[in-house]
Amino acid sequence: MTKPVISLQNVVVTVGQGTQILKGINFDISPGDFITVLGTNGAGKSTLFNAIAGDLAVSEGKILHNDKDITHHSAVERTKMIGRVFQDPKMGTAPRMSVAENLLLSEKRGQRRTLRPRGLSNAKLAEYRKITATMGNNLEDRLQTPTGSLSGGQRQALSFLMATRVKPELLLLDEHTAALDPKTSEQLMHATNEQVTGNHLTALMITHNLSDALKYGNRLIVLNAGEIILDVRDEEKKNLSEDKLLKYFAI
Ligand SMILES: Nc1ncnc2c1ncn2[C@@H]1O[C@H](COP(=O)(O)OP(=O)(O)OP(=O)(O)O)[C@@H](O)[C@H]1O
Repeated sequence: MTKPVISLQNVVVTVGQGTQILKGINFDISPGDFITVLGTNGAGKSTLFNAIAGDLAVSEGKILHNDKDITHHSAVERTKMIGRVFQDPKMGTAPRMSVAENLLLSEKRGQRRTLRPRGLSNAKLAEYRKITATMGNNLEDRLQTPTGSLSGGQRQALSFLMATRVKPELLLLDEHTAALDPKTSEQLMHATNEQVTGNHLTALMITHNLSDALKYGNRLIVLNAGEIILDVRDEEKKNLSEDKLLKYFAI
């Protein structure tokens, strides 16, 4: 069996007066896994991402990265290996900087971020035109536009490109299409799938869209009240249906 990229061993996250919001999670993420993450509101999905990313301290258990214990590594240390896209289009990009400047900045993930405008050579701009064109929403025509004046869909597409510009060892997609209209959401989902599968990325994607959760990825998990209550992959995942999945929401 391939070694996991990330391994959660009995991970407990406690808040306030001892309320457990993750209750002893055991979860191995294998290289190349594209895992869709489902669960009711408050089930602990974002908390799981926060624990992996180091944004929330783990009260019990361990998190290993390639067998190395990173439980107490800071979020900043973990940015070297983790790319993350949030639901809010405003979260991932610097609004006053242009699309091209944001992309240039994203190439320095995990390093000190100083931006030299000279870094934006014609060759770089041509490269950015090419990669933005893969998102299918005319982002390639807005390279010099301040990010703050892009549409939500263009801004999310840019956040996605920034999170994957330096290949992350783990990509965390936290409902990254949820704030978009149905057509734009579908377009970004399609582009996401192309990039994740085409570049063999290892990714976790939180979604409330059952159809997307079934359609995309090789593995699916359901969280309920801080526990993983379903974890299926490959054939078993293909045999699931929305009806079967809904039963896990009635628990
Ligand atoms: N820092 C915190 N302090 C206190 N409670 C928290 C904290 N973070 C999360 N919680 C609580 O933990 C529970 C799980 O929250 P979480 O955001 O992980 O759920 P979720 O599954 O992502 O939900 P949603 O689908 O609504 O985004 C919720 O009851 C939430 O209020």
